[in-house]
Amino acid sequence: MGDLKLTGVTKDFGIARVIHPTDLQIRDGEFTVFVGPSGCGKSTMLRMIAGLEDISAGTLEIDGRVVNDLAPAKRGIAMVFQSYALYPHLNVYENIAFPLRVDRRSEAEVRQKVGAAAEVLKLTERLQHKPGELSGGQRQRVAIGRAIVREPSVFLFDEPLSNLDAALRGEMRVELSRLHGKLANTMIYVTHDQIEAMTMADRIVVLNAGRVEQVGSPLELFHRPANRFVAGFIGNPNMNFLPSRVITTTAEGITLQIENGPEFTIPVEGKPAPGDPLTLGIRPDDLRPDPAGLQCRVDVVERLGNSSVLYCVAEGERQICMVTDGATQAVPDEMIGISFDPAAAHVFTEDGRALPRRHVPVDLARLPSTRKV
Ligand SMILES: Nc1ncnc2c1ncn2[C@@H]1O[C@H](COP(=O)(O)OP(=O)(O)OP(=O)(O)O)[C@@H](O)[C@H]1O
Repeated sequence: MGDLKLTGVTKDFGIARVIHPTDLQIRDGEFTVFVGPSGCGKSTMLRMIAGLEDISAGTLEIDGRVVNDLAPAKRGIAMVFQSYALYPHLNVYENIAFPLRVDRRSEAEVRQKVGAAAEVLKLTERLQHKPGELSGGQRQRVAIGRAIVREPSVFLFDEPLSNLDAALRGEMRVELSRLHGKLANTMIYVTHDQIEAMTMADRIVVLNAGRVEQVGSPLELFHRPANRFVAGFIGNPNMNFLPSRVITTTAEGITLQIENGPEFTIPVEGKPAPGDPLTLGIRPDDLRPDPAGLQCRVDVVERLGNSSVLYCVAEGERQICMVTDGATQAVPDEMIGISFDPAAAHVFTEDGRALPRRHVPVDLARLPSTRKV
């Protein structure tokens, strides 16, 4: 089992509060990703769960038992760090076997468990090598192997892929998802990389300045961000935010005018008064060329092959990013008009709260779990 429950969990370093009281439940077998910008408190949360950091207030329960004062080794948790922390003088076999040796397990058990972990991690051919003879990805797999043989009920990963190059990170993401499918353990994974969060998580916890901004599945966060912070953090390239003012509220939604731009009726719930400031949020992929739309100047064109990213500037020096087809003829300094389907837009109040959208392009409730188990 690996159910976790945080109730009012808080962390103070001296007079600095780095985690505000947090309630969070993580279900057995779930792959949960803590994501957020540098310094938001992700590692501190993970370290409190691991027992490497005291909890200043609140309770942490694992499988119904309060573990605030339980030593890390007694929590049934294994942690994998960014810096693999391998022993350079030991070969792969002995590095993976290390926790079992400390536990004085029999030679037969060590052989069986190390063999099984090596098989899952495709390290069987490398067991006699020293860490110095391995690639970064292989070293990270050895560190994961050392966690697997302890058969923890919860795995904790602290930015395990950040030392790897982009191609290897992509491969390891797939391997970690596969590993989770096989082991079906609770996994908690910390990253500042929203692509890792989107691709691996069953549920994402978005943290900002020591507070949870939103908890949800990757697509929930993408299609129904609760606020401007989550909307801006999840999705790549980042969502565009355009200052706007309310014209009127109708049965179809809210009609607003983009600053120095056209009017749109956006199908969202809410009753703001005419003249109220709102922010319109639109993802770069949801923009399209339209001569009658918002006029802007193309600043930079990035050609990615099957798509191109246009960085544009609208009146008032407002930056707007649009993803368009790979064969676009657009060139810097050209003037273009851009528009969008109002159903694709998001609207945020002045304090950053998202107004509920009436249309979401996918039925989130009917979406199958990405997990195999
Ligand atoms: N031992 C400590 N003493 C004092 N402040 C600390 C300590 N450890 C962390 N902090 C502070 O707590 C805040 C959260 O740090 P934490 O390492 O959890 O952030 P993070 O989200 O993991 O960031 P990163 O992605 O950069 O690793 C930061 O402001 C950090 O400076």
